[in-house]
Amino acid sequence: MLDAKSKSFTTADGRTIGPVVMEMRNITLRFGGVVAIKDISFDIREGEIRAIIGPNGAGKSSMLNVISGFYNPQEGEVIYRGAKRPPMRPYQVARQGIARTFQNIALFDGMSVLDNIMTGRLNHMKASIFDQAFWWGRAQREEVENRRKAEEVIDFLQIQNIRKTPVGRLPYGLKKRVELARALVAEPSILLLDEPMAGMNVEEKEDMSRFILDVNDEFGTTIVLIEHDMGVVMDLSDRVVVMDYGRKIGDGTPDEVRRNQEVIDAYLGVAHD
Ligand SMILES: Nc1ncnc2c1ncn2[C@@H]1O[C@H](COP(=O)(O)OP(=O)(O)OP(=O)(O)O)[C@@H](O)[C@H]1O
Repeated sequence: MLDAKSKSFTTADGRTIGPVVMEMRNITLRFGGVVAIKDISFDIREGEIRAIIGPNGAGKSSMLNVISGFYNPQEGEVIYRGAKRPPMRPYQVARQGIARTFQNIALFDGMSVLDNIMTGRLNHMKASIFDQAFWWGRAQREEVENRRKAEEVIDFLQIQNIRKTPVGRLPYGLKKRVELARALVAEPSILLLDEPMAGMNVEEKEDMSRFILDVNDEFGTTIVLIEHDMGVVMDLSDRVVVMDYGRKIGDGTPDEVRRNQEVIDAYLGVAHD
């Protein structure tokens, strides 16, 4: 399935996957004596749904945190749109069009759904504090545009009826959807999802799967996700990276990964939560 880096190709189910947009080259990340990621390389293509799977402690979240700029690896390079990315702070990475959700929901419980979603527009706000204080020109136009985008995402994710509700009062599945909305209003080109279905019941998982596919389809957003539910991963993803003890032990289409003996031994064949 792998093609030349700059080429697009069509998958068996008729989806078009674009050129490589991000490359992780020989990434090593250590926390003191713990090697969370050992010399891992893989790429992410424009418009694909790319999963990172592996048992607990394999290094998946660490890898997502390298992509989002939360951790800068001791070794290796992140190549983004053809250029080596220098060490960056997460907000700088966010400005490059990379948004994320978190394993443990990170929303403001006391604030309404709408206000939480609006915080995702911070990267789009350019008006000065002075402009904002007096509601002048630029600030006014920005506010209108930010509201328009927030309402569009609210409609898209079908959460109109809870837009005024404080997030703290929502059931878990809906909170996860609000978190997705907050990431989406940033209009990311790459969306990082850290266990988007964790703690959800079957129905909530089905809803979330559908929304992830719709986001990818409707906005062309490239999606990188970590997920423990193998059924979900295999159904959703175009390609899967498999990690174990910080190493990469598999990389390919869901079918290729399913047939990989090392993956079967390390992950698929053992019980996990
Ligand atoms: N901030 C940190 N400080 C020290 N060690 C860390 C830190 N973050 C992760 N680690 C260690 O790095 C290794 C990989 O952890 P990581 O959370 O990336 O794995 P994971 O595959 O996401 O696990 P899980 O599925 O349980 O979330 C583990 O041994 C973990 O204890």
